[in-house]
Amino acid sequence: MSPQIIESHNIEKNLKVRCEVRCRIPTKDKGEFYVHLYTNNLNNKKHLAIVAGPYIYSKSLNEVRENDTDEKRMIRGATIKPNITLPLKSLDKVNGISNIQKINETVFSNNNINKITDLEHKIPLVRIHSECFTSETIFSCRCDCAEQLDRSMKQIQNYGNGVVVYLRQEGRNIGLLNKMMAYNLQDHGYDTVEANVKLNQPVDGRNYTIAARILEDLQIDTIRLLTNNPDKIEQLSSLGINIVERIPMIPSIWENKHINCNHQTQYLSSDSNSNCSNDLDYDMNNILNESEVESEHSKLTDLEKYLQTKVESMNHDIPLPDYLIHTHSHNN
Ligand SMILES: Nc1nc2c(ncn2[C@@H]2O[C@H](COP(=O)(O)OP(=O)(O)OP(=O)(O)O)[C@@H](O)[C@H]2O)c(=O)[nH]1
Repeated sequence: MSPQIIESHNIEKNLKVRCEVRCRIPTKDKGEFYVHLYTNNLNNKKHLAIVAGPYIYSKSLNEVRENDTDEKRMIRGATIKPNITLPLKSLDKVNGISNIQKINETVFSNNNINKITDLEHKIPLVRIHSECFTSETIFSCRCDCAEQLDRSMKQIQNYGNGVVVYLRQEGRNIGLLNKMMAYNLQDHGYDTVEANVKLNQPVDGRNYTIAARILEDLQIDTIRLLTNNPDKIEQLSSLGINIVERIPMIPSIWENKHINCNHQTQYLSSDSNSNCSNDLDYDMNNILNESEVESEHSKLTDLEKYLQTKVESMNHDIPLPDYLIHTHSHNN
C-alpha cells in the first residue's frame, strides 16, 4: 500500500470532529446562513459548515457538555433544549427514495429547484468546497473557486435546505506556498496538473473523510451534490454518503456557448479589459495546424486554461465549449 493510501485509511479510521460554535451570518446578496466551526482530533485546521434553512442541526454542538449551562450553550450557539434531534436522517428509507440508484445529472436552475416537492426538499443540497485564498479573498482570476462558492451558496439558500462544507484544503491540499510556486510554473507554460507534479506534489491531495464526518454530525446521510468532480463523488460514496443527484456547476464564462460550425463564433465579453473575461474570436471552420493551435491556446485567459485542464486532464465532468475543443492544451 502506498503511504498516501495508508494515511487516508488512518484518517478514515481515527478521525473525529466536533462542532465548537455556530453563529448567524447575514450576507449582502445570499441571505442568512448559520456557520458551524469544527475542530478535529488529527490537526488544528478549523473546517466549516455553512448551513441554510431551519432543518440542519449539529449533534456534537447540541449534546450536553461537562458543566454546561444555558449561558454557555447560548454563547456557543447550541439550542437551550439539549440533544435536539431532527427527523432528517434516513428519509430515504422511510419514503422509499432508496430506489433512486442512478445519480441523475440535472442542470438545476433556480426555477426547477423551486418546483421540487416538500418531500424531496428535505434531501439537502450540498457543496463540498475547498479553500482558495487567491480567488475568494484577493479576487484572483486564475480559477473559478470564488464563483463556485458564491453560486453554490445562492443555490442552496434558494433551495431552502443545505450546506456548504468548507474545507481548509488550500490548493487541492498542497497549501498556499506550493500553490503560489505552481502559479509561477503555470506562467511559464505548465498547466495546473503539470505544475503540481513538477513540485513533487500530488495533483489532487484532498481527502473528503472530514466532509463525510461533518455531514454525519449534521445528521445528513443522503444528499444532492453540486460538483463536476467525479473523485469527490467516488470518495463521498465510499464513505457512506448516499448521493441521489449530481448537479453540475457550469462556469459562467462557458454559459451560453454552443456549437455553431456554420458561423464565425464570437465570444466577446462585455468587459474586454478584464483578465477574467473571454475576449477571443474564433472561426470554427478553420482547421488549425499545430502551431496555430499552440498560438490560439496561448491567447486563452488564465481561467480558460485552468478550466480546460480540469476537463481534459482531471476528468471534470462538464462539456468543453466548442472554441476550446479547437484549441487543445499544449500537452494533448
Ligand atoms: N494546486 C493548485 N490548486 C488550485 C489551483 N487553482 C485552484 N486551486 C485549488 O483547487 C481547489 C478547488 O478545486 P477545483 O478543482 O477548482 O474544484 P473541485 O472542488 O475539485 O471540483 P468541483 O466540485 O467540481 O468544483 C481549491 O483548494 C483551490 O485552492 C491551481 O492552479 N493549483
